[in-house]
Amino acid sequence: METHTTGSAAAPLLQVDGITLAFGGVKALNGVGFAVQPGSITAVIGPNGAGKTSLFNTISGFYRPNQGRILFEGADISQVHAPQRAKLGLGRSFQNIALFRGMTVLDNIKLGRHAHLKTHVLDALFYLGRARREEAALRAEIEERIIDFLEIDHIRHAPVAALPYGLQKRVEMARALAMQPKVLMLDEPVAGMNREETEDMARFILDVRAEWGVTVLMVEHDMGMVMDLSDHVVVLNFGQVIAQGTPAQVQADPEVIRAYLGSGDVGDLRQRLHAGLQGAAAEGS
Ligand SMILES: Nc1ncnc2c1ncn2[C@@H]1O[C@H](COP(=O)(O)OP(=O)(O)OP(=O)(O)O)[C@@H](O)[C@H]1O
Repeated sequence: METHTTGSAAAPLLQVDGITLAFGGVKALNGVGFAVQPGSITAVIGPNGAGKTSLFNTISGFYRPNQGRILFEGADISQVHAPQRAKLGLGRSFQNIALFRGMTVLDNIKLGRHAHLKTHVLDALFYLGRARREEAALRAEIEERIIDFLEIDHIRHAPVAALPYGLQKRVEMARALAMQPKVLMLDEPVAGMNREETEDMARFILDVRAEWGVTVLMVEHDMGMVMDLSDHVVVLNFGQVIAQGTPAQVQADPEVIRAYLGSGDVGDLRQRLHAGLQGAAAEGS
């Protein structure tokens, strides 16, 4: 798969700056910092319990950090609530699929748009007639583009609960895209998928960036996919960034190898890591 490089001179679209998050005495995140460049695919990896989900929840605004800031398009959004962050352009999927299982695929996608609906009373009063029809038409057009793009036309009227897991994950991505995010945050997009489903999802992630110009930030355990797709990889262990850089840089980093495989001879560990990074992730957890 082709790797896309981004200019290092561009201002970051998203910046995580010195984030510390504690649950009681446990520091889930400890001084975490990294930047997401516009147009990049950035992956956060790390053994189980490293802090990846806590980090995603902090960026989305579900958790308030004890220290540090989140900057989006240069503005400090640390005090902005989760729904407003979604409106600003931080769209996300969840590790455990968070769809309305009894509803159809299309209805789930339509709900993704609710972050953009006008809910203020005054807005609603003036939000009549032509403007309303135009927005409804525009929304329908976007939904159709997403359905077409993710190849889910044939299941648009199917209840989500009736779909195989891989397709449910695709519907979740569709719903996140319906929010027209600038950064699409994917929490373990290929977890539980078979090889074919994983390859499909990898292709969609690349196409989302290429065709929709969406920046991608993902948490993922599948190392093969992370290394194939990502421009920038951030490695967490025990709540701290232990390495970051290109896939080649982090794969060669002794700290990363130790985090995944435990202590031992780095040369030997590196060989094992290259032989089966994905198995190593499970082993290291
Ligand atoms: N709500 C919570 N309350 C208390 N401790 C928590 C909470 N959420 C996470 N933790 C702790 O914070 C640390 C980081 O957990 P987190 O779920 O962020 O890791 P992770 O890298 O996402 O793990 P996994 O790969 O298993 O999803 C762990 O020690 C975990 O036990």
